Amino acid sequence: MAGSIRWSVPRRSILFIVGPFGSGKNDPLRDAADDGPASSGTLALHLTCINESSSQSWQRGLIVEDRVVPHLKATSATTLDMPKAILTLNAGSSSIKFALYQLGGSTQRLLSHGVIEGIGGTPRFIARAPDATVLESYTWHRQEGSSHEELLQPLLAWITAHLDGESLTAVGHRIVHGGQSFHFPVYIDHAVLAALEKLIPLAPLHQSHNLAAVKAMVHLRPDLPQVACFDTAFHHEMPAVARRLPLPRTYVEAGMRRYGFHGISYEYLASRLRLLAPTLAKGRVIMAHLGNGASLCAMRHGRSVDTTMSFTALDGLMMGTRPGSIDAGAVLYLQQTCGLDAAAVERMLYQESGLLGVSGISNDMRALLESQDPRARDAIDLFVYRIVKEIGALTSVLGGLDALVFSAGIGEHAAPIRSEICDALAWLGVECDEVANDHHETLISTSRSVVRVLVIGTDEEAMIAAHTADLLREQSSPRMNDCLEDRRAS
Ligand SMILES: Nc1ncnc2c1ncn2[C@@H]1O[C@H](COP(=O)(O)OP(=O)(O)O)[C@@H](O)[C@H]1O
Ligand SMILES: CC(=O)OP(=O)(O)O
Ligand SMILES: [Mg+2]
Repeated sequence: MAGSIRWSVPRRSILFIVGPFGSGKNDPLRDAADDGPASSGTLALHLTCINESSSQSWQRGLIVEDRVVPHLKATSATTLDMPKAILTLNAGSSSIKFALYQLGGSTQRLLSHGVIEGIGGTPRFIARAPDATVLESYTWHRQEGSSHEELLQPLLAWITAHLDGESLTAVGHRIVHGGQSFHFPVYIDHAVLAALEKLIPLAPLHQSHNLAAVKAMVHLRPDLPQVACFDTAFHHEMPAVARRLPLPRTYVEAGMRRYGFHGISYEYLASRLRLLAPTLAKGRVIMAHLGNGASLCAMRHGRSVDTTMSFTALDGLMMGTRPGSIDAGAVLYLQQTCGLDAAAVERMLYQESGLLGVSGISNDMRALLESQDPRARDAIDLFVYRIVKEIGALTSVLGGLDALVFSAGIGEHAAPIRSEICDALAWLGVECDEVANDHHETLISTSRSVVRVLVIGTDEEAMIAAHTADLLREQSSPRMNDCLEDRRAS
């Protein structure tokens, strides 16, 4: 056999290796024994070399069995005591973020994290240690259209090779839309997957990719329980008036309501604020998750009382490629007068608007901040304006403001954007400490500021791992192969 071959045998399944005499059927077993013993998982195996015509190769099989089985039995015994690890996946349209955690008694310890970006173009893989040192990075050859499954396979191989004695025990996913039914993390089985697939039109930029990662993992590791954690869940208990859309009742009753997103991030930020400033955390707080997708969440006692995203992740703030709130009449005009069909409108609203559309340059705030092009300035001005306007609205909802928290890519790293937002909120008593802001300190407001302004790094992966671990501890996982078997049956 030439070149490098990656293969995996799903638990409780039988792999037949067939091929002519001398083709190397025994080599993988010898390799497993000599060079590449399993670094995780339980490998228990009964070797039977079936070859009726050649006693020579039968004997060769026995030799392999003699050598391999004792080795594997030793591995098998030790894996029972192996520490367990959880993989988290946050699969977006062009990237898959992952993190690996060791599961402790009541906590999780980060082992490594990273991202595959550029999916659909030239995918790049980077894995880092907890201190952000690069462990591995490589770029695939241009593979237009590489699927999540094709890219998850090498990711899984890397993870398996880098598990330091831990055995992978579950996968936790960020699922953007949980719809009306899912308010808590759940194990994913066939019924859950089918229900989540129905929500794809409500989050076309995210849901299908989230679920592609689930399906890829079902295929690659049907033995692993998979857990769905929902972006919408944190907002589930918003007051009814904040949830309602002013549409005819029949549509509202059919599930058309404001859901809100970035909830995994907000839940994490609320927990961090409770640790950093417990009294403030009970007060009137606006969290600003400013990433490629962007939203605000108004919180009281650490709970969501309103948020800028709505039925879909198109509402609210201007974003990297999405316009945020837009007159519904403009959408009708695009279709009825400009002649765009639904797919073209969807593409425009999800992928061609926002910072990218206004600037005509980029959806990356870094590029816009560096650019001298006046269109970049237009985009930044509008981005800031819409945030300030929505903060005003949510401050009214809260009846005042005690703290403003910046987070996500732009919120954590773009000091000039934070500064401009704070300046525009001077009427609320916000005063930014420019030095602290430039240094990205946690508290960036002056001691005179009526509103405390903080920068808190979000960590959706930590939240997903915590929920996955909680579920593993609280409920035994469903039969691992349910999802796959249901699919085969259907
Ligand atoms: N140093 C930086 N300065 C300004 N903006 C930054 C910086 N680093 C990241 N960003 C912005 O953060 C955005 C991505 O944020 P992120 O939270 O990672 O988004 P997502 O998770 O939605 O992909 C990028 O598009 C970029 O505009
Ligand atoms: C919901 C959403 O917009 O997510 P993201 O910021 O990851 O695009
Ligand atoms: Mg994000």
